[in-house]
Amino acid sequence: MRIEKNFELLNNIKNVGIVLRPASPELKTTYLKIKELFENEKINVLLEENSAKMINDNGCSLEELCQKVDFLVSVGGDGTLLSVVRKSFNFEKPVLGINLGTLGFLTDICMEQLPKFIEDLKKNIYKIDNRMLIEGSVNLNKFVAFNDIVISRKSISSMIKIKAKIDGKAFNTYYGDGVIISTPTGSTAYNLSVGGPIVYPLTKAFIITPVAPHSLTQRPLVMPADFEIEFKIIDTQGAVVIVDGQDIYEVEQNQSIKINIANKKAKMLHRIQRNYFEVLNEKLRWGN
Ligand SMILES: NC(=O)c1ccc[n+]([C@@H]2O[C@H](COP(=O)([O-])OP(=O)(O)OC[C@H]3O[C@@H](n4cnc5c(N)ncnc54)[C@H](O)[C@@H]3O)[C@@H](O)[C@H]2O)c1
Ligand SMILES: Nc1ncnc2c1ncn2[C@@H]1O[C@H](COP(=O)(O)OP(=O)(O)OP(=O)(O)O)[C@@H](O)[C@H]1O
Repeated sequence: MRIEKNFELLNNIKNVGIVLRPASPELKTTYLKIKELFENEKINVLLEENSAKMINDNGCSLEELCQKVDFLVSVGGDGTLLSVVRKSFNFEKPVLGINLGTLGFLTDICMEQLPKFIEDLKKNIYKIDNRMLIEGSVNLNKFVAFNDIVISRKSISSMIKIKAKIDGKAFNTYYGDGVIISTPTGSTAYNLSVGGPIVYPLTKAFIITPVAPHSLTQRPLVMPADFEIEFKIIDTQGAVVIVDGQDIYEVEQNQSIKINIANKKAKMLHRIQRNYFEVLNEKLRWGN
């Protein structure tokens, strides 16, 4: 039997940082409940400044939060968790997702499970996953993605042509709506919707999946993550690059997007019982 390596533990947890889904002032009651549950266990709670403003409370910047806390808690759905990971990965603080979103595929627990989670946390019963991140650059812009980097046509009325190289060698020309370069974590997001493979989140690989290719031969590709991949826009209209569905960059004709594995990892804090295939089954009806 394969035993998942999980020897990473947080020492003497004293402070936790909370980030709430934006534009959701109704989360105030939930926040106060979370605060009470942690404080009952002598864990101090700090709130991120935008979340604090939203519910008329006191907060500190996410950077300050990351410096002071032992781990972060994202309260919302996948979008909120993606945003928290993307802003905090440099500090290597684990992130726990409490689901108050619609799908919450990346989140780990719901509010009802929080008391038991905290009880287990105090007994060192939890696990921390180190998930790969990808970094990309276009012109002077550098960005990091937890889910995916999507290179997409600018106008819905025309297709886009993109030449791809792996470690400096040409390997494909994509002609269609665009290309998704996904992490294993992102394999269940946009990549899944366009027929890409599901890749176990602790795998180190890129998934390169064409979006609506006008070809009978274009297929999703899984590549070891130590390659550097490069995409050059052939189209006169240029393209857009979308990072985790949250940041967008314009790319002109003949410009390139370079992508490689990031040095840092995203640390995800999970219940010890969390099983990826159960999540797939529960949230995406895998196997039904
Ligand atoms: N047609 C599509 O499926 C499509 C189109 C654009 C973007 N997206 C995805 O949306 C992501 C951003 O998510 P969001 O929640 O901020 O935007 P969003 O609110 O538009 O959500 C897209 C959906 O994808 C789910 N999702 C996000 N990441 C996931 C993951 N790793 N595994 C399984 N499901 C996941 C979300 O819960 C939501 O249901 C992007 O990274 C991209 O992958 C999907
Ligand atoms: N910090 C943020 N900055 C900008 N947009 C954000 C941020 N956090 C969340 N969003 C966006 O707000 C929207 C709703 O947030 P979220 O995804 O957390 O909830 P949801 O859509 O109900 O849940 P799910 O994505 O799990 O279905 C999403 O489109 C997400 O991308």
